[in-house]
Amino acid sequence: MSITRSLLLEGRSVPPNIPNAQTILNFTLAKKSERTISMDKATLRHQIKKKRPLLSPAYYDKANKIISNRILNLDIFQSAQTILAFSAMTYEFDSSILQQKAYQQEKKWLLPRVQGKSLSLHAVTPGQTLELSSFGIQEPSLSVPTTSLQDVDLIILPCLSCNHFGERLGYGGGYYDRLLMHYTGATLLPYFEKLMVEVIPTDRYDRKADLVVTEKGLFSRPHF
Ligand SMILES: Nc1nc2c(c(=O)[nH]1)N(C=O)[C@@H](CNc1ccc(C(=O)N[C@@H](CCC(=O)O)C(=O)O)cc1)CN2
Ligand SMILES: Nc1ncnc2c1ncn2[C@@H]1O[C@H](COP(=O)(O)OP(=O)(O)OP(=O)(O)O)[C@@H](O)[C@H]1O
Repeated sequence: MSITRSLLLEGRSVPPNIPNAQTILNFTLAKKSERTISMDKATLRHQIKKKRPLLSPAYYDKANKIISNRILNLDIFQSAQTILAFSAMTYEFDSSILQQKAYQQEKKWLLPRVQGKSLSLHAVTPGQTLELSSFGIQEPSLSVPTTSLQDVDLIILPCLSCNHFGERLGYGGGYYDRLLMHYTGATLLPYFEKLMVEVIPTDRYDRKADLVVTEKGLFSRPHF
C-alpha cells in the first residue's frame, strides 16, 4: 500500500509537498535501470574491444570496400552537399573512399573536433593536415573554419557495435547523442557484420540511425 493511501486511511491529511511513495519508488527504479544500462554498455564495449583484433585485416578491408560502394550508390549520399564523417580509428569504418568521391563531386566534407563535451564541425579540404587528439583521433585544428549543424545534410556515424535496427554503441562519451539531439537530417551507420550484435543496451538519449550499411546489405529502421 502506498504511504499516501495509508495516511488517508488513518484519517490523516497528506502534506502536499511530500512526494508520493510510488513516485519515489518509480524514480529509484528508473535510476537503477539507467545504472544497469550503463553497466551493460560497458560490458558490451569490453567484449567488442576484445573481439576486434581477432578479425583479419583482409576481412576489414573487403567489408570496408563493399560498404563504401553501397554508400556511393545511395541517393542520400549522392544528393548530400554537406556530409559530416569521422576520421577512422583502428577497427572503425574508414570513409576515405567516400571522402575522395565527395571531393570529386564538390561536396563539403566535415570532420568533428572534441570541444569539451561537444563536437565542433570543420570543413576539411583535400590534403589538409589534421591533429592527433588526446583520444587518438585525427581532428581538424581549431583554425579550420566551422560549419553549423543546420547546414549538414548527412551524418555518417561511428560506433563500436550496433544492430540492424540502427541502435549504436559508441565509446561512451555521449558526443553523438548530444549532437543528434539538435539534428533532424539523415544519418548513416556503416559497420561490419562480424562486430554487430542483436541487442544494444540503449538509454533515453540514444537515437537510432536511419540506415545501417554493412557488407551484407542495407537495413533501414522501421518507422512505427
Ligand atoms: N573516429 C571517431 N571519431 C570520433 C568519435 C568516434 O567514436 N570515432 N567520437 C564519438 O563520440 C568522438 C570522440 N569520442 C571518443 C570518446 C572516447 C574514446 C575512447 O575512450 N577511446 C579509447 C581508445 C579507443 C580504441 O579502442 O582504439 C581510449 O582513449 O582509451 C574515443 C573517442 C568524436 N570523434
Ligand atoms: N543529450 C544528453 N544529455 C545528457 N546526457 C546525455 C545525453 N546524451 C548522452 N548522455 C549521457 O552520456 C553518457 C554516455 O552516453 P553513451 O554511453 O550512450 O555514449 P555513446 O553513445 O557510447 O558515445 P558517443 O555518442 O560519443 O559515440 C550516458 O550516461 C548518457 O546517458
